[in-house]
Formats: sequence, structure tokens, C-alpha cells
Amino acid sequence: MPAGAASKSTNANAKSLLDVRNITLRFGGVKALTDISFDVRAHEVRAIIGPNGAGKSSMLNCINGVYQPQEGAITFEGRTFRHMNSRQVAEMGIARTFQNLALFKGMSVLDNLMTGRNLKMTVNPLLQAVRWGPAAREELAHRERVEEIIDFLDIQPYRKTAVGKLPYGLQKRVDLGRALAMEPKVLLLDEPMAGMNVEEKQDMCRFILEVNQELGVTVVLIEHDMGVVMDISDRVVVLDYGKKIGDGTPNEVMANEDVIRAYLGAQQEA
Ligand SMILES: Nc1ncnc2c1ncn2[C@@H]1O[C@H](COP(=O)(O)OP(=O)(O)OP(=O)(O)O)[C@@H](O)[C@H]1O
Repeated sequence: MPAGAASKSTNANAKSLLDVRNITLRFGGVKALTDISFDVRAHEVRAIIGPNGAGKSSMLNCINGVYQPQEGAITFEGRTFRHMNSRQVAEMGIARTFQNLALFKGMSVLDNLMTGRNLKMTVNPLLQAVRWGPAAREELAHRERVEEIIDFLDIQPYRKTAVGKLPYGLQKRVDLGRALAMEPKVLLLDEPMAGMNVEEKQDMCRFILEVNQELGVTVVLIEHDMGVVMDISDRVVVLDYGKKIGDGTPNEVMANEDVIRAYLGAQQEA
């Protein structure tokens, strides 16, 4: 357990919030995903692991509507979808962070987080532009919510700083904040710890657990660091060459011979 990270307990009785069934995704002749099925229970932290090119990001892209799988379906809160677009997915309450940050580097932290509120803006964009009447009141309410997230993530000193001037670890935290500003039910995190030093990883682990436990957000994350996976996830899906080779608690997948052969063994040698 990284120092400072809250402890994590599993809840095997929680019901399934997101159900991924028989997903197959092809790019021309390349099969990125073959018949993948797994579920995500409400309020759990579900990790997706596997070697480079295993299909992890493609899986997240299917869940958030960026890719349209040729086969299979995804059920979210009891509604089954063959194809979803990214806006629908966001409106339903699924937010996403990216492996390569998708922030506006020249804009302040505060303004980047405000972009996460766009879907929740109801007032006519023309009134928003002149910040008149209802638009001004709405903007104030959104700013208050964003300020709460800034406090939650401990980034108050940087609220007016351009994101591009912040160290990488803090930029990743702002990216998490932008996704949280959407007030999601499910947060998809694509390698939230990549490129971080030990201290930054500890901070990020703590924030992910707090988002999960205090805000009640269900988390699906791609992660390569097995220490982190063991510490913060309830259950783990393992992909290799686009196929599922393991699914279970961190201890179960660590002991799975196929997983050791395809991934963990290679990691230990590296
Ligand atoms: N847009 C695309 N066009 C063509 N092939 C793609 C595309 N996206 C992914 N692929 C292919 O699908 C396979 C799975 O890639 P994906 O990025 O999902 O793996 P990954 O497990 O996330 O890898 P990494 O750990 O390196 O990020 C790879 O063979 C990749 O080249």
C-alpha cells in the first residue's frame, strides 16, 4: 500500500453497473479485441492490465463510444447498447481521462475544469457568451462546483496557473479534475500513473481511492504498475493479444498461470 493511500475493501455483493458482453473489435485485418466479456460492479475499482498492444485502450474506447465494436454489446445501468457515441456516453455519466493528456495547456486550471462542465450547461450559448442574467447565475453555480473539485484535489495554489506550466503529475491531477467536473458515475482512467515519480503515484492512488470511496464513483483503470493494481483495485481483467486471459481479485490473477506466462513473468524479468 503506498503511504498515504486509504485502505480498500471489496464488496462482492454489489450489483453490476456496466456489463461488457462478447465485444469484438477489428481494424481491417487486425483483431484488437476478440469476444471480451466482463462486468463492473457499482462502486468498485476495476483494473484492466496486460502487455503493450493487448487491447486495453481499445476496450476503454469501446466503452466510451470512441470505437464502435463489430460484435457484442455494452449494458450500462440496465440499458443495452450496440453502438454509442461519445456524447451519449458522457451524458449517461461515463467520463474518461486519456493516456496522453487532453488538456488545454494555455488555459488555467480553473478554465480547464470548467470545460468539464460543458455538458451540464443548459442556458443558451449566446447568453453564456455575454454572461447575462440566467447565464451569469448558471456560470456561478458551475464555478462553485469546480472550486469544490479544486479543493478536493488539493490544487488551490494553481487554480489560475496555465496548465502547461505545471509539473506532469499535477497536470494528470487536473485531467482527473476535468473528468470529475462532469460528475460521472463511472470514471475511465487510461494509465493515470504513467510517467509519474513515486510520490506523484502515491498522491494519485490516494485521490483515486477518495474519488471512489468518498464520492462513490465507480472506477475502471488501465495500469501497468502491479503494486498499484494490487493496492487499489477490487478486481482485475487481464488482456493479451486482444483476448481475456484472466479475471478475478488481484491475488487470483497474480496466481493465474496464463497471466504469469503472458505478462507478469515478463514484467518481473524487465
Ligand atoms: N485506431 C487504430 N487503428 C488501427 N489499429 C489500432 C487502432 N487502435 C489500436 N489498434 C491496434 O489494436 C491493438 C490493441 O491496441 P491498444 O492500443 O488497444 O493496446 P493497449 O493494450 O492499450 O496497448 P498499450 O499498453 O501499448 O497502450 C494493437 O495491435 C493496435 O495496433
